[in-house]
Amino acid sequence: MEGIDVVSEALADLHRRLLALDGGAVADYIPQLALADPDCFGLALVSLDGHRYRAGRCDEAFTLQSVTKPFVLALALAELGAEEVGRTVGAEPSGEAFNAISLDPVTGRPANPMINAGAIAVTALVPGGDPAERFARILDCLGRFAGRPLDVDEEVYRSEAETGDRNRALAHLMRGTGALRGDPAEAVETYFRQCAVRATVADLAVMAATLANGGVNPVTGEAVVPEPVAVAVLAVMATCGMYDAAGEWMLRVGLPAKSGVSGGLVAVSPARFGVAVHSPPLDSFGNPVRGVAALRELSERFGLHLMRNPAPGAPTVTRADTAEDGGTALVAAQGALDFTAAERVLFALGQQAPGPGGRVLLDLERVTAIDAAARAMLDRALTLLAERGHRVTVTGDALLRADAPGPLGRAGSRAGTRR
Ligand SMILES: NC(=O)CC[C@H](N)C(=O)O
Repeated sequence: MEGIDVVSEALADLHRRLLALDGGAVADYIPQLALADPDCFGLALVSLDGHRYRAGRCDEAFTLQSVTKPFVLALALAELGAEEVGRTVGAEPSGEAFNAISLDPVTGRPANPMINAGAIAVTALVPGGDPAERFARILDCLGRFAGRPLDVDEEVYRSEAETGDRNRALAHLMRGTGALRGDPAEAVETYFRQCAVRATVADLAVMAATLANGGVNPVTGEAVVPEPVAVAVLAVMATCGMYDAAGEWMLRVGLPAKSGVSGGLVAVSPARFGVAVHSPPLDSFGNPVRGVAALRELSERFGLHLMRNPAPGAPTVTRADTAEDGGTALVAAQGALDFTAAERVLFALGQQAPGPGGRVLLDLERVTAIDAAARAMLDRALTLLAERGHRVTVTGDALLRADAPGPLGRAGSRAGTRR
């Protein structure tokens, strides 16, 4: 049925109105970027089901620049772990511009991986026998986030390589403080190539959606990075992604995001979708004017701020009672169990009063998913009940059994009884 796509309609409306927005300036410190069309403007959104929505110019490739930073951070975290990466770069908003010399006076580490200094250090961490191999890894990883192979805009790369003295200086400084491994010149060349990787707004929305989806690309189904890595990257984006405008951004938009000097912007609504905008004119912080305006409106219109309460789901506990003779307590639950839902189930169980040695029936037939926290909580409660002499029966725990070591995870009949 056509004509009911209100998401695309909202994007089209934003596109139409914000195209008229002037202000900002196209970056020209990398000469090749100055050639960008200031009126090029596209918006795309990809849901965790892989549904795609778009408005404006979404198929024109542009160089991702700093928008690559969170994705290369993800690669480094996946390859080396948080501790190793944390020895090289901090996770504090610098409150300074993207190209600032933000090195900790004591440790010599750059403030965070979203500013140039931190990103150069992270790029240098990516394993590889030589620069070509290291870059091939980066390009491959960016392509897996996008769901298709990406390439490099050689002209933009050369243009930055010819003029990138400030970044070279940063790399040498970091070599001096010990934050940068290996050859500074090589680190910066790899970083310039990374910045010159090109993709479309449509690609970028898939990349953002992959972070929203715990590291699994919702279009290709590939697990690009482990879930804890995606969570860590989003946390760094939330605090540092918009440079010295990060606080205002969190206040007004409330989503993890990353901008770049070519006018790209990604924002992530965790567990919901990824969104990308491209529009070259930048504000004084180096963030794209139309992209910032679009995300402010989208966040407000669709209620996306991270700090908002989520919409209440269906009730978790569908039945809770104790038989009249006091012999058996029954609690039935439904839906996906996380901490909140498990707390409801356990609270309901706690309200029941089966006599000493009485039976406890926990009906999970209609539970659709359970996360590690909820599983551990239920396991612990069931162990305590068994220790107190109750006969506990869990039904519908097949889903829970898969990889769970505790009582809920015990192999056996579908209804496991324990005393
Ligand atoms: N903010 C950015 O996008 C900066 C990236 C750019 N390649 C630079 O290092 O200057």
